[in-house]
Amino acid sequence: MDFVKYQALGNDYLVVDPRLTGFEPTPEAVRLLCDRHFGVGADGVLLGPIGPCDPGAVQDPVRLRIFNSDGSECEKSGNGLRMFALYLTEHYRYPARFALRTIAGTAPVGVLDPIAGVVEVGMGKARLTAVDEAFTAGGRELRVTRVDVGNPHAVVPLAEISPELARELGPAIGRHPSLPEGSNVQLVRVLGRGAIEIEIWERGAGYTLASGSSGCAAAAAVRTLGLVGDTVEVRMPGGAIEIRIEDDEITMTGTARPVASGRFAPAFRAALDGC
Ligand SMILES: N[C@H](CCC[C@H](N)C(=O)O)C(=O)O
Repeated sequence: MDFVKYQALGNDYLVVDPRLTGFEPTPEAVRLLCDRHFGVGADGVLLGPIGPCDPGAVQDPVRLRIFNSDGSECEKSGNGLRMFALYLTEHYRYPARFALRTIAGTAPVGVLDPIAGVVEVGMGKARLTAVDEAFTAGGRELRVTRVDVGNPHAVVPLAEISPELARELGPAIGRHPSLPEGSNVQLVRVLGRGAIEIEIWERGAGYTLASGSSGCAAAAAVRTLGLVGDTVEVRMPGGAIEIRIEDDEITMTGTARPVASGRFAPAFRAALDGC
């Protein structure tokens, strides 16, 4: 087995396990793997477990690396953490509670229902780097709240949101020269004190149907703006996650599902190795 494909509310990742597949994650190889026409197809790659992985030592976080479909490496992915948690319970017999480690740090995970794929992740604290700041992008005057939840996000509350607007404003904000690291972008419509709807443009992957870290960032931003309470249902085109914020600590709960596992054809494997 060379890869397992998972999806979390329509945000899809390939788990590539270094213990099974000697895959070198060059940007070109990740791009080819994620290409929906010339490769397997995904929004990103979860490479792991890297290093120690022992279900008898759950106090040791299991390390993984996360790549976007454009080949860039990112610090964190909320959906990716849920998918990788399921991978460890399904393929390494991990128990319900353990911890994962990415560039952004350690995240406790809880597989609440392995059959339905319900996973809870401690996403840490949101760091607000700009609150309700005037921002001009795509020829529009916007109000943007920037949030770091381990990776960077720019949250834009609007009265009306749509996939088209996310595809238009996403790159204009996310690749703005004032944000040299780039940013994930969320357009947010507040539905009430306990629910928001978001459209997402991901740094390194473009428009996606769902994003866990985006949901956390959007909920934290509108909570700081006083528009929602501590528990928020975040509705995305691919489905909803629940965000709870207690003492500034964010907990995300949502589903993820395995889709398929497979082998690379020898010629495709050779192309990956040649990247
Ligand atoms: N799909 C991911 C977001 C990946 C973040 C990535 N696009 C970045 O460059 O930070 C999630 O569920 O959180």
